[in-house]
Amino acid sequence: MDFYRYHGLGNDYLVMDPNKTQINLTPDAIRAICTAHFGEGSDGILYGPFESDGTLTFHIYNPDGGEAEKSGNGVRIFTRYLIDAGYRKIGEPFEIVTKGGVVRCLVIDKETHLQIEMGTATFPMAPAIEVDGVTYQTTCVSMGNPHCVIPVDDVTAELAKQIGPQIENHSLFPNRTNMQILKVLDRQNIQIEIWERGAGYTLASGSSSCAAAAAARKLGLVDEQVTVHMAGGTLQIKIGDDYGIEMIGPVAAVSSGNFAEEFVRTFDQPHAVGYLSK
Ligand SMILES: N[C@@H](CCC[C@H](N)C(=O)O)C(=O)O
Repeated sequence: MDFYRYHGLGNDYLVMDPNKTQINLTPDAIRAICTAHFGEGSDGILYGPFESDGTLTFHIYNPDGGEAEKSGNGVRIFTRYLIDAGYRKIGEPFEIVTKGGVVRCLVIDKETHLQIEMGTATFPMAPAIEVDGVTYQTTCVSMGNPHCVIPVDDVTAELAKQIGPQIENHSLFPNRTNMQILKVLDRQNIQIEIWERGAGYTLASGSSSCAAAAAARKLGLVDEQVTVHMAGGTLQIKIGDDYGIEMIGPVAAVSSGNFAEEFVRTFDQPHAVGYLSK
């Protein structure tokens, strides 16, 4: 098979395994594949596994053709693929090296309970940022990939879509950023809407959940265990005293398939079919 489709709470990825497909994943090819209507459509591509000297790694590609350092749903989905494809076993912990650091994975139930130690959250800055005449107080968080968390009174998809592109591309973030608008519901529950770097509005994001929970903890607004409510569903996040973050959530398998030869031929003609990031 050329691809295996999974989603984590509506954040959907295609897993492509270099041991099973020979497609050259150029940025144009990634944009073509991820573009809805013209291609398969997805929130990104997970390309791997690559294993040497006991190190297991994979690539996380955004729909705009760029590569992300880390992804929470991406790690859970890739972990599920490793189980499904027989590379790893349920109940046996293992490590994956991402460009954003090492993550530790344990599958208790491959559909409902994938447990990931996501690394330590750090807080590089907390600038006030003006968008459309409104000044937002932010807490920036690195989970290995960059996040900008913004507490607001009303968490809506409309607001995320309105300010997300401007925050993503703000001059404070030369490498661009993911953005979350955040409402603390109580000390164990937060609600977020997400604008992802290189992907746009998504229904859920694992690293965004970790970043938002870490920011809320840093602000003294939540306890150690937090349920993150998103448009696509909920994730359980544990924030240690040292801001080491653990995430527990589900993964659903959807389909697998092969790309048509005529579609693969269009990867060299990016202007032929309007490959735009959504
Ligand atoms: N959906 C992911 C995040 C994917 C990477 C992100 N767009 C980035 O560029 O950092 C998640 O679940 O964490």
